[in-house]
This record gives sequence, structure tokens and C-alpha cells, in this order.
Amino acid sequence: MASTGSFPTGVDGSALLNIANRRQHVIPILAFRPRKHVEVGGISDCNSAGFSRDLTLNLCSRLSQCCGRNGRRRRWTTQLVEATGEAAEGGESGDESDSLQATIDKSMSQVLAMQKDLLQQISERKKLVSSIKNSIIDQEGSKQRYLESDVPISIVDAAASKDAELGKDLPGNGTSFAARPQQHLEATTSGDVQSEKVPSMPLKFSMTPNLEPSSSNGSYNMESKNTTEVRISDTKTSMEEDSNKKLKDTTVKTAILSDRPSCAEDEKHEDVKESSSVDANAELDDPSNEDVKPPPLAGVNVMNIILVAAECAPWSKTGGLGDVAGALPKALARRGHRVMVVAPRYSNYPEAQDSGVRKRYKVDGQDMEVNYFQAYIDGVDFVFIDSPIFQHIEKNIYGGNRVVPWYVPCGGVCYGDGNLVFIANDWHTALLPVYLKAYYQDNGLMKYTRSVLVIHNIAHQGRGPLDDFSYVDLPPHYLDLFKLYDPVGGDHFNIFAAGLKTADRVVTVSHGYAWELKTSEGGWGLHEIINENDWKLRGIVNGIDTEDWSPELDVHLQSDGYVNYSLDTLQSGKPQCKAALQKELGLPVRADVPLIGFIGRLDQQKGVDLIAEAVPWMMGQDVQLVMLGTGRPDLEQMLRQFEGQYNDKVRGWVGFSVKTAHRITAGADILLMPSRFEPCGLNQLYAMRYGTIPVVHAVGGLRDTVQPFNPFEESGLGWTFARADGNELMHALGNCLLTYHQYKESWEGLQKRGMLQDLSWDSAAQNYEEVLVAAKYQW
Ligand SMILES: Nc1ncnc2c1ncn2[C@@H]1O[C@H](COP(=O)(O)OP(=O)(O)O[C@H]2O[C@H](CO)[C@@H](O)[C@H](O)[C@H]2O)[C@@H](O)[C@H]1O
Repeated sequence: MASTGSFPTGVDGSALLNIANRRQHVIPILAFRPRKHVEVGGISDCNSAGFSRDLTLNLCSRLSQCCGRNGRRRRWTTQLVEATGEAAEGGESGDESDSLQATIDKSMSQVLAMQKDLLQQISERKKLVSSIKNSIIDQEGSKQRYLESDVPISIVDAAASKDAELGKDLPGNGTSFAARPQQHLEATTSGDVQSEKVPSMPLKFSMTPNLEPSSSNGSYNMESKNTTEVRISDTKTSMEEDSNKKLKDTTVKTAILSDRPSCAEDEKHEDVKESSSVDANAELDDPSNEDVKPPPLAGVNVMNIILVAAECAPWSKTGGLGDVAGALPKALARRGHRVMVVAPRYSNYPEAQDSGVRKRYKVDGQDMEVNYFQAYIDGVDFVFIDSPIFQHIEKNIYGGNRVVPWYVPCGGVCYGDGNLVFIANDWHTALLPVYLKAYYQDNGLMKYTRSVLVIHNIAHQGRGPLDDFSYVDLPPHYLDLFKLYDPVGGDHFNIFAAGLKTADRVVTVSHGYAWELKTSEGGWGLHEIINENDWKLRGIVNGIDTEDWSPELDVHLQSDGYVNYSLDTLQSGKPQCKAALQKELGLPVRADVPLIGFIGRLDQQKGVDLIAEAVPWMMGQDVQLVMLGTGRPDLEQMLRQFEGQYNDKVRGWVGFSVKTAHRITAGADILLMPSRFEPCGLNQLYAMRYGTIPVVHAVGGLRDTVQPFNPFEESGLGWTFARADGNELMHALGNCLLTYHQYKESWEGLQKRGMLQDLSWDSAAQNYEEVLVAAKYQW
């Protein structure tokens, strides 16, 4: 029933065709491992936190419409001041002065009258808000019943599809957030787009009534294509959530599809806001204005963002990608964006509730049931795809030989498609931009949806023989996107290549790495493609989750002798953590011995072999060395061997332990990161936040983030070395140890500078936002 034209068929044609027929409801995102295929799927309409016009913006808009006024008033006030000045210069006596005074008086009374008028309008507005609240309170019982009941809110329905269709032809109109009345959903669930009755999902919606000013009388309408009753109920949910989330949370709310002002209107509101200082003051002066929230930080750029990743901390994490997928979305939500994360459900996550949605897809010729779990945390909808194939592999996410469907039925409504950007991460989800194009945009669907592909590590590309093209089920002419010549393997199939070519924008995780990617050494065979697409590439240094990685709050430092500490308590807290670490690891508990840490994957990238080269020299020093890692068996064995050989000085912890990683970061004095390449690196950022001094190979993001110590100027954050070479590592570490032993003040300065940095995601999120906006307006 492909009403959108012909969709490609292929090996898994039935599954993909099925998806395609759902039009904008599902984006299949295929993620491959080498010779193992993971299909990552599109996107759910989930719920909760959308954004909407915020009250302040509405208010500004209203004021502007009532008087036309902010600009005009500003000019007028200026004239007034000029007139007063003239009066002062011209002397005080005579008719001229009297008439001037009369003009001033008249003007002032006009200003006061206007101000009064404005205050009255504000008060009307507040009355309206309070009446909404009352009606919400009245519905407390029924809402509670609703939340407790199984009353379904379908994720996918035909009405939604139609709404989305309506909205999607307006670029950037941002109107695709639909708060669909529950009754309406039930009535239309079995519409023409969705052939099957879609299982239901009791979802909490967070919505705000659209309080747009009516054009003439200054009152506010609850006008809607949907029913007012439902919207009020939805509003209540929003307010409940808002109050629960308090200040920490984002102010995002869902707007109503048909009501949300267009981008142009947004801009107008923003302009008004800028120029409405008088109005703003009037609001501030009014003590009962606490209901009025500030506008979202993203202002007119507020978007719907769906980030898709193969791992997402804290639920799944094998490395930095998990950290980024867990933290960046929250930072984007704090800016007012409506954000969803889609990741596999590798095990049972207590926070995530079963949505009740059951879908069946054909995977590699077999029927497979897929469920969806959902959690709404810190302003972000986390959607976990549950399939038997994902279960029990959390310790080996990237291993195995498999073909996995990763689809999410997408309502296509709450997240819409007119103001929607996907953020795909690494090659695992690099098929998203390709499918967005092939299945949707080539068929006139989701024309205004954009995709951004983030490169966390170009070394892994989803390579395979050309025959693998049959698995992705795309039209034959798409083969060229995937085909890459390799001097070693010849022509081969490369998923990252196709994603890079197709994505609207490409981000990588530091400026240094953005540069390195364009070199033949750093691009791992993709440098030419990256150079050709340089215009859409941008480096943005990762931030860190400053709650998770905070020495003051760290939950892993609250037992076993560890303590939380801050810059103020660094000199007592950190030594205590060091002693606790030494004790926990069975090392001599000594305050004066420098404790050197390493945390990371045991592979070629992380330069573990360089540490191995330096170990004999290190063991000649008075140091302790703690290494935590997992990866290549030979390197794991090496860790064990060092521990056995230098038992009074070395601990080699083979395994993946987040708690131990936190404790090493807190207890160590020095963190080694001799990575051969490092797109960004997070451990050095964590280390600096904990007053632990990094010694790093100056490459990629390490060079960007660790400015070398300059003893003459007492500046810098750590030690760097220029070449991935054991001797260079020893030289840098030697200088570091010298400073540790002999220049305590310099050491403390290094610690302090590191801890005082703003390493949060907030500024990085702002940079991402620029990229998303650039993608949105790109044609
Ligand atoms: N054995 C273990 N036990 C517990 N925790 C462990 C661990 N081994 C590693 N970790 C943790 O995993 C994360 C590793 O992140 P990195 O950014 O250093 O590297 P990774 O190469 O995985 O990420 C890639 O993506 C990220 C994100 O963009 C880039 O910063 C990076 O340069 C790029 O290679 C850190 O949170 C670290 O603490």
C-alpha cells in the first residue's frame, strides 16, 4: 500500500517496505558491525516534553500587538529625554519653557496610561492562567485515573499522519508538535496509514495551552482544532512535570501542532522581547509574576531533536559515545529543545517503562518482535528498543554476528518533521541519513527533516564486502554512496562513507580531530570524502556531565573511605580519596608517592603499548601505577603481568567498572593518556575536574583540551608530548613527577586551573545548536 511511490525491495524488502509504508512514522536506521548488521530504527513519537511558546514570549507578543509598541515607545521615550535636555539648556523661564513642560507632562501621562493598560493586560493574562490551573485542579481526579488506567495513547495514528502532513510542507515552521486529544487518537488509530491496530502506550504528555492573543480584544484564546478540554488536561500534565522538575529542568513544553507560531512569528516575538524593556520591567515589578518563565535559551532556534546511538550512559556504555549520548541531549533540552534519544535496550533498565507497543519486523528473513521502553528524564525522552537480539549483549555490544532491526514506530507528530533534526552517531547509525533520503525525501516525505552525523571515531567504519549492500535494501543507484576503494581491500562497502556523504552536516568531537580527519593518516581512508564535504564539517569539543563527574557530588566517593571534595577541600579530600584507593587496591597507603592512573580501552588507539614501554623506567621511580581497562586479550594479559611483576607498585584491573573509573579519577595524582589518536577524549576532562593532572599525547582533542604547563608563566593544565613514542612519554611524565615532588605551588596551580574550567556541555550544546540550525536552513 505504498501510497508514496515505489519503495525499494531487497533481501529484507518486506521489513523495509513495511517501514516505508508507514511514511514519516518510522525511519529505519541501519547500523552495521563488520559483517554483522544492526538495524537501527527510526523514531518514536513519545511524549512529554515538547516545547511551546513560553509565557513570556506570548506576553511580549501580546504587548506588541496591543500597542504596536515597543519600538515606537522606545523612540518616544528618547524624544522625551531630548526634549528635557533642551529645556534644561534653554533656561527655565518664559512661555517656551511652560509649553515644553506641558508637553512633557502630557507625554508622561500618556506613558503612564499605556503602562497602566499594559499592567491590566498582564493581569488579565494571569487571571486566564490561573483559571486554567483551577480547571486543572478540578480535573485532578480524572487525570489521576487517566495516568493509572490503561487508556491508550497510540504512538501512531492516521490522524497524526495527516497532521504531520499538514505541517511538514512548511520549512522550519516548527508546527509539527501535535497534542492529540486522547479521544481523537482512539477514534482514528486504525486509519489508513497504519494498517494494523497499533498497540497503545500510556504516555504522559507535557503540553502547554497555546495562549495566543486574539487580534482585537486583548483576550486569549484557547482556540484549537483539538478540544479545549483535552488541552487543559494536557496542560496540567505539563505543569505537574514542570513543578516536579523544578529549576533544574528544562522549560520545554509541547506546543499544539496547529497553533504553534511559525518561525517568523518566533522571530517577531524575539524582537519584541529585545525591545520591550519597559514591559519587562513592568512584569518584574509585579510580584505575582512568578508564573512567567523565561524564554528558552535557544530562543527562536528551538527544535525537535532525536539523537540515535548504539549506547547511552548510564544504561549502556562501552566508552565515550555512551557518555555523550547520555549527556548532550540533556544539555540540548536545557536550552529548550525537545529532545529524544533512541538506543537499544541491552538489559533491564529500572527507569524505563514498557510502552506496551509491540511491533513485528522481518529481520534477516525472520519475524522478530520489537518492544519499546521509555523514560523521561531531565527533559529528555529516552526510548529503548527492546529485541531479543539486544538482550544479554551489554558486555559485548559491538561483538557478535548479527542482523538486527532497530525500528521505532514514529508518530511523526509530536516530533513532527518540519522542525526536526536527527543526530546520528558514528557508523552504527550512519545509515540514518541515507534512509532519510532514500525512503523519505526521495519520495517527497520529510522534506524538511535534517540529519547530522557525529564522528566520534573514524577508525570504525562499518566496512564489508560489496555484497553487503544487499542487506541495506536500497535502490541500486545508492551503491555508489557506499562503494569505496581501499588500497588494501580494493572496492568495498563502507557505511560511514555513505552517511558522511548524505548527512546534511557533519560534526566531530574536537577541532584538532576535524583537522586530522582530512589527512590521509587521520581519515582512515575517508579523508577524501571528508575533504570534499569540508564545508559541512565542524569540530565541537565534547563537554562532560558535570553532575556525574563532580568530585563534590560523585556517588562513588561516598563510601569505603572516599569522600566528596571541592576546590576548597581539595587538599584534604583528594589525599583521603588517594588513601582509600590505595587501600582498596592493596597498595601501600602513602601520601607522598605519586599515584599514576590510566583508564581506557585496551587497544592500539589508547597507546597502552607506550605505557608498557615506559613501565620499566617508571618502576625505577617511586611511583604507583593503576591501570583500568578491557579490550585486546594480549593487552589485558599485559596488565595482569605488570601487576604480578611489580606487585608493590602496579595494579592492573582488567574489566569495565564505572565505579572504579570514578575512584581512580579522584584518587590518582596523574592521569596518563598516551593515545595514538584521540578524537576528543573524556578522561582527561574528568581528571582535570577532579584535580588530577593529565599527561597526554598532543593529538586530536587532547591537544585541544590540555594546554601544556608553562612553569615561567604558571599557566597550562598538564603535560603533553608531541609524538606517540615511549621516550616522549617518559620525558613528559618525568617533568610532571619533578613538579609533583619539588614545586608544590605549581602543582596546586595546575590543579586549581583544571578544576575551575567550565567543562560542562552547555557551551558545546550551543555550538551543536548552531549546526542544527545551519542544517535546518540548508537546501
Ligand atoms: N575499563 C573501563 N571501566 C570503566 N570505564 C571505562 C573503562 N574504559 C573506559 N571507560 C570510560 O569510557 C569512557 C571513554 O571515553 P573516551 O572519550 O576516553 O574514549 P572512547 O575512545 O571510548 O570514545 C570515543 O568517543 C568519545 C566521545 O566522543 C571521544 O571522546 C573519544 O575520543 C573517542 O575515541 C570514559 O568515560 C571512561 O571513563
